[in-house]
Amino acid sequence: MADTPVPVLALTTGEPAGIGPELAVMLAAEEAPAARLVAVGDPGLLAERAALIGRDVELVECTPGEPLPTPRPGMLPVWPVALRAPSRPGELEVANAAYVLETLDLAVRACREGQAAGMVTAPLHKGVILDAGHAGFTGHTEYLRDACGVDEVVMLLATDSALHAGQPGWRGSAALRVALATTHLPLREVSDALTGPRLARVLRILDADLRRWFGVAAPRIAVCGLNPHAGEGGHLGREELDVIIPVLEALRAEGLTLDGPLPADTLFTPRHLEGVDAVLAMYHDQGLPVLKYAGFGRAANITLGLPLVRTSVDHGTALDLAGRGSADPGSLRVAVALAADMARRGAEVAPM
Ligand SMILES: NC(=O)c1ccc[n+]([C@@H]2O[C@H](COP(=O)([O-])OP(=O)(O)OC[C@H]3O[C@@H](n4cnc5c(N)ncnc54)[C@H](O)[C@@H]3O)[C@@H](O)[C@H]2O)c1
Ligand SMILES: N[C@H](C(=O)O)[C@H](O)COP(=O)(O)O
Repeated sequence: MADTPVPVLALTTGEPAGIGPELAVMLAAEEAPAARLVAVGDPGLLAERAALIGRDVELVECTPGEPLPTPRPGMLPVWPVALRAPSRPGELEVANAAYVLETLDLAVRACREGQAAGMVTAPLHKGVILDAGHAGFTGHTEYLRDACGVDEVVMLLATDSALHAGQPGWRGSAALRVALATTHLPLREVSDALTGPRLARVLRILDADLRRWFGVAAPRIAVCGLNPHAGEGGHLGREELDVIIPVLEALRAEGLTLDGPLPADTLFTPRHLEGVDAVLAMYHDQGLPVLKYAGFGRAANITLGLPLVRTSVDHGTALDLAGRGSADPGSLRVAVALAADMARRGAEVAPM
């Protein structure tokens, strides 16, 4: 991957009342040899937040499709999108939901038209987008699925592999990777959403994209059960017997390497993670608390199954911290590095 050019990444700056704009400004001040970032957002907002947190940044407005300025420290090119209403840190404004979605649309277009090699998203606020009338909005993941016209995507969170390097007792693969079979839905709907066809699609995407984007030659995936103790032989729930086990058997026959279903409480222990390339959790709060406990601020969120590279932070809008300059940009750094890596790898293995 050494000779491939430094990829251009579109960085959507997220909910304007949150920490996204200031995190973008913080990254602009750093050396970023892995990627050339172009912020997507309102230049006035970025300038205001930079001043508020006392950071010097030179914002250069550009047009997608036109050459970017020569990189220099402290300079951040911006593909401008106009706020719909003034934004104050920590105060959500329903009118700006359309602004947030427009930044995503612009970044998707830039990726699809080859002006960016991938997109990195700062956090948006799902509630305010729903309040603005975008019924059914559940997050970037599904929005990007629909924008790209694919049927299924998979949310994967991964810790920065360097995090575990010096950790005694760590025996997992280089990074902890946790994918979700279901994402943002009420807990009472999880069981119904866990159908055999869905689980099979998710596992096929996870297997294929571990190979494609992460260079894992023969992925080994550990699959959680849904119920305590993976159902205790049917005494504590039947989803393992009726849905998960038949899907795993069918996919093993296709050549996938799958462990499980395993009790989720002990699956995330060093012995069980040894040699595992990714864990598939059945629902959001089965997998993500473990991942975030292991590496909050040192992990990123990746959407698998898209025809483009998309990574994101492992945290939300943190309205309580917005405008203070105290938010940790660590996860955004990991998300950028990972997107750059994926873009390089993708450019090598298959033109998008
Ligand atoms: N990638 C995304 O777009 C994304 C990811 C997660 C949550 N969200 C959304 O964000 C909104 C708020 O969610 P939440 O309150 O559950 O989670 P949150 O991550 O915004 O906040 C949880 C806690 O973590 C802290 N925190 C978050 N990011 C931090 C950072 N970079 N540095 C230091 N501390 C940080 C916050 O101050 C807060 O105490 C919701 O609408 C949620 O859906 C978006
Ligand atoms: N479930 C993610 C997390 O907890 O970090 C998050 O809400 C992001 O979702 P999208 O990438 O779909 O916005």
